[in-house]
Amino acid sequence: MATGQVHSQCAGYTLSVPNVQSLATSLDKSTQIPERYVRPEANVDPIAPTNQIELPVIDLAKLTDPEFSKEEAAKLHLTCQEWSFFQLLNHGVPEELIEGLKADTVEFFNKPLEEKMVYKQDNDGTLQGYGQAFVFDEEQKLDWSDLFYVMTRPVALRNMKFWPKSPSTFRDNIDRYSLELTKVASCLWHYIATNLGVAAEVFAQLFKDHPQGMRFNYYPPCPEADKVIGISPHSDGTGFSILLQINDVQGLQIRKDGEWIAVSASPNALIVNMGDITEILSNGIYKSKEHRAMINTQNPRLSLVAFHGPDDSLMLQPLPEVVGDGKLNYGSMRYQEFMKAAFNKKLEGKEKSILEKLKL
Ligand SMILES: O=C(O)CCC(=O)C(=O)O
Ligand SMILES: [Fe+2]
Repeated sequence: MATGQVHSQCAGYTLSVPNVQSLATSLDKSTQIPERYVRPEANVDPIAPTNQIELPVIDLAKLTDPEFSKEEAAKLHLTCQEWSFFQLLNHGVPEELIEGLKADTVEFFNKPLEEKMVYKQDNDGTLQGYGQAFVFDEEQKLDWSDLFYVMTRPVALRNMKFWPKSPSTFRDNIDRYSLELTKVASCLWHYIATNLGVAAEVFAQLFKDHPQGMRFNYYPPCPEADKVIGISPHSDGTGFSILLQINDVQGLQIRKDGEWIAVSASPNALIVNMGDITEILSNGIYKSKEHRAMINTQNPRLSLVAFHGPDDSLMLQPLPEVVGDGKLNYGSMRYQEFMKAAFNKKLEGKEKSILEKLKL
């Protein structure tokens, strides 16, 4: 299923379920975890040591340096084709800002439950606030995580009632980070467009105003970590997503050539992954890879994912410049409809993801 909604109109509703951080705290080593969190598939394919890898590196400073740009852009193209995930180094986001945001995020999740619940999701259809995502029916298996989601751009769409007042620097750091990521995103779109043989202005126009939402994920440790899943397998319904590992505990896995691989990145790297929208626009040259987050027995893991999407009104379809005289691999659909369908998938009991359905 696709996640990663960035716009107010892409309604998604979720049933309220227990807070996982509190649940984890209440468990001791001898108590069994509730049945709804037990996922038989979690440990079907244990990750072999050979399937633990450091993600390929793209260096943004090289990408923008005339001396190295061509070579690094070629590497970006190959990495997007083969991996769809990479770690971005020398991204230009100030270290002091990243450290501040990390500290604020940890402090926020460490607050007592009542304080976090001031910002709880209120099912206004935007999925903003503190809670758990994408629970559509009482039988559904649950992820071992809590989240906090806010829309950050365009600025006019922010709903400040969901923005925590404490820690005192949190709002400002989210705002600054949001702006910094628009610079990173503009730069990446430029090279992605060029690599696909599309004028940079086309992508700049598709992603203008940088619709952006931020999802803070909190994965508590679990005494039976091999029975639970932090975030179920999904692809992101975005142009691309930019992930920051808040506390350097690894847990991200991606499915490559049918096999799950545990991936890691260096501490202040940004992990970028291509989303469903880029897969469609690129006519499948860049795939939106399935990924999931796993849990360990010892440490909480925290991550922050910034979803970068297009405007709601965009008609999603492969770009003519990419398709040329070749075969069209995807049908067309308005982005807003695409996201609605992605969110309603479980409700309607559809088997295939909406991205699969669009494939011709
Ligand atoms: O926390 C992670 O490593 C993955 C999070 C993710 O995939 C998401 O929030 O869409
Ligand atoms: Fe994701």
